[in-house]
Amino acid sequence: MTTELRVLRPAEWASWFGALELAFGGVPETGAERALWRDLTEFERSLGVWDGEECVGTAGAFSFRLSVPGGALVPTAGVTMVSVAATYRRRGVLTSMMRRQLDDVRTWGEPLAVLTASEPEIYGRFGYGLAAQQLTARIDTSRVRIAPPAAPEAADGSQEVRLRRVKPDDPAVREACEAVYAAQVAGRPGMLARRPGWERLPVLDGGRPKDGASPLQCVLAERHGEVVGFTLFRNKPEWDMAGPKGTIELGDLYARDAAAYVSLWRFLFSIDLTSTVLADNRPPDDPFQYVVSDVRRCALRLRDSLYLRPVEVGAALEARTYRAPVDVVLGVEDAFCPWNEGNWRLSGDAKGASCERTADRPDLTLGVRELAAAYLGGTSLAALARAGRVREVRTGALAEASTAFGSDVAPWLPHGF
Ligand SMILES: CC(=O)SCCNC(=O)CCNC(=O)[C@H](O)C(C)(C)COP(=O)(O)OP(=O)(O)OC[C@H]1O[C@@H](n2cnc3c(N)ncnc32)[C@H](O)[C@@H]1OP(=O)(O)O
Repeated sequence: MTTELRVLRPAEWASWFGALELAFGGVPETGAERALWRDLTEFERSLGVWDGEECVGTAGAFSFRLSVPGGALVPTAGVTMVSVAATYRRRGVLTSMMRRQLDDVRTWGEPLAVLTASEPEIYGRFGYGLAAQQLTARIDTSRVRIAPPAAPEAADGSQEVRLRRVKPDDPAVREACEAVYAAQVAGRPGMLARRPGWERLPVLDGGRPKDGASPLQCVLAERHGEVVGFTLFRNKPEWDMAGPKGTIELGDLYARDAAAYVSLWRFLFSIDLTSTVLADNRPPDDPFQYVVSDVRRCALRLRDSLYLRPVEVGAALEARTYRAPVDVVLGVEDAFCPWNEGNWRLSGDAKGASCERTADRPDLTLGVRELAAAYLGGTSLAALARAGRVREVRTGALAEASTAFGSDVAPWLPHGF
């Protein structure tokens, strides 16, 4: 096979993106979607594999900043648009792109890479571990009520929240919604600080058929004229012999405080002629679970979401803080990025951390995938040890590290990329 792997040139984008669409089944994106993805493509960070004129492999790496425990926003490669032509599969094209990409990410000085996987089995071999899950819910709103024990108060003591329907793509609305989103980022590991342009993603309509659902609708929660929350959703009307049974398909819902948050959920539950709220990507610890009258009829389910890879173990572990004081030597195995292999002394607490190479014996040994899984606090090292994936060498080290790596707020990635 005579193929060439090279950095994407702007003139090649249409063939490159076309190859990606074909690898994902051949349904072309709409014009608006294509335009957005072209605008967002970072050419110098994208790779193509070419056989003559034919593009047979694609991979990109957005320059994100990822929120980690403690609130730091860490430069992170957002691995995306990975594909190999169906006629070139299982010949190592993906492996060659992952090799080049991780070497590049290291050169760019970004300690982390993240992705969402079309299939969970693909990326473990390259050192990616499951770092965050997403909660899905199908809520029977004909039976379930929002029933907070008491009306929550806002920080200023007032309770009044006014809901206002607005046009989702109005620039002033987008700006206000982005500000609400941005205020959440540091407080939840796994969220991405969006670069300019990404605010178009949640409202991208694209002209694609909605399977009977309405165009995107937006409702703001305001207090004293200030936007304190918003929701984006579609309404899919449906009727049968018994009457109306429409579905609210929830896109986004963010709020700055509990009063606004509860008001928005209450609104979604109360829309006439609907009896279901469908939410396919909520944080695993989304508080709506704690204000519903019947959690069983919410049909909650977890699924894999964000995969993470520590590209530079030392820098990655220093970038976050730790819930409790920790001083352990981690023996890290990393066959794909051997510069991470070896023993690292991690000393840290809630204020900060240092992580340096050491000649000391390890207290815990683990693969880089396990470190990845624990990194954002979404998977406990103790649970991984019970699965045989982390080994304790010094008694007590596992409990110490497992407590320290935990996060009070579940990591969550709000949207794909
Ligand atoms: C972040 C994202 O963009 S996720 C999107 C990923 N892309 C897709 O799913 C689009 C459709 N699929 C494809 O384009 C391709 O099948 C890819 C990209 C998943 C794999 O590309 P290939 O060039 O065939 O992979 P490559 O030959 O390098 O395989 C490397 C190893 O991964 C394994 N592998 C590759 N794809 C898969 C898969 N889908 N499931 C399980 N194992 C896989 C191979 O068997 C091989 O294993 P080995 O090292 O034990 O021999």
